[in-house]
Amino acid sequence: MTKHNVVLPEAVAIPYPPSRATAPAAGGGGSYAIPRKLLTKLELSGGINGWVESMKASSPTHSKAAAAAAAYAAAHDDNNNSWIAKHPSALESFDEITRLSKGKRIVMFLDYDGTLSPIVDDPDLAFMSDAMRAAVRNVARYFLTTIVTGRCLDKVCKFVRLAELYYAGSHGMDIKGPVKGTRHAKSKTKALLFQPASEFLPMIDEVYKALLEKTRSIPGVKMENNKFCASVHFRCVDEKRWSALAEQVRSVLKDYPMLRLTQGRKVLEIRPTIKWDKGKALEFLLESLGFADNKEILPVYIGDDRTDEDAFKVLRERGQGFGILVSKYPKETNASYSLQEPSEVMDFLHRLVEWKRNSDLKHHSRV
Ligand SMILES: O=P(O)(O)OC[C@H]1O[C@H](O[C@H]2O[C@H](CO)[C@@H](O)[C@H](O)[C@H]2O)[C@H](O)[C@@H](O)[C@@H]1O
Repeated sequence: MTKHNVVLPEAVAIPYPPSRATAPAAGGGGSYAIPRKLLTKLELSGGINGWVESMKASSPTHSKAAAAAAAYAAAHDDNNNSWIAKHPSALESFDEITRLSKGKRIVMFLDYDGTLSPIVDDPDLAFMSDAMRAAVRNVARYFLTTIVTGRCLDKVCKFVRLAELYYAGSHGMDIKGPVKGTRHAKSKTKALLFQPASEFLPMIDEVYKALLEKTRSIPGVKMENNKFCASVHFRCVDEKRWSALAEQVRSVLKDYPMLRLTQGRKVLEIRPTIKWDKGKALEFLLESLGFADNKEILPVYIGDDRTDEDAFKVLRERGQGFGILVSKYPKETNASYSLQEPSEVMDFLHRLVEWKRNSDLKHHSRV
């Protein structure tokens, strides 16, 4: 078994202090009940310093992160019961996984960045390899498959280029089903489309433009408009300027109490305060597909980031299916299994298809 190095998780949530009290009109589409309760409003301790500490702590190469990771390892890794024993490799545990799947229908959920494509400096160049695309296409032939991502739908669809999949973009706030005429597309019922934060669209657009303007002077900053979420990338910003960046972001956000700030892998993400995340999107999809109370379904979610933890947690709490964390390093997670990097994800998808083909063949030869 591979020995994992230890660093702190790259993504942590940053609470944002609100300053305005008006809520936009409740909205959203579809018949699904939208949780409208606002998230707990917490003060960010330490002001800008707190933000910067958090940005540092989420960077694996940073000494702060290394120290925190060492402390995490000391607290959680007691030799006999190490992290890898608690979250074993999904490849090495493949037989156990197929045993769990016996008599059940697997439903796949796949994150994009860091799971299907490697992390790169420029978010616009995070392409998926043709080999990975073929692996996902094959998986989708046997199992209903959804891509769940922080990216906006347009962008992720351009990267993935598989019309037969379900997609949940903008951290699950923009959901759509397969294109008509493709496998899994529902011919008789209405196409699946769901946007629980649609009323926030003008606000996110406004904030995106304001942030673009404010952060222009900081070299290396990359802004990304993810439709229901604005992302401020600082992967290529000199650490000396992180504090200036945090200050600029905060100066814009102080006027938007209905938006909250979270942090992903070297990215600050501004999104609506509605209680909606990748976990809610997963539940919504299971319900929309008619699987809500179906114990014969085995949802499998593969992801690498803090935002994927919401989905891992939902599966753990439902006691149905399981999460697979993509990480080279131990980190606190609700996932049951682990894979180290996208190439291992691809191997896992291949094995799943091979196993399904063989078991279908065996079944047909018996009939
Ligand atoms: O939910 P995901 O599919 O994992 O998307 C999360 C964010 O991923 C992207 O940013 C991350 O990947 C970039 C490309 O490798 C990298 O440059 C960046 O530092 C990472 O944070 C994407 O650009 C964001 O919009 C997504 O929210």
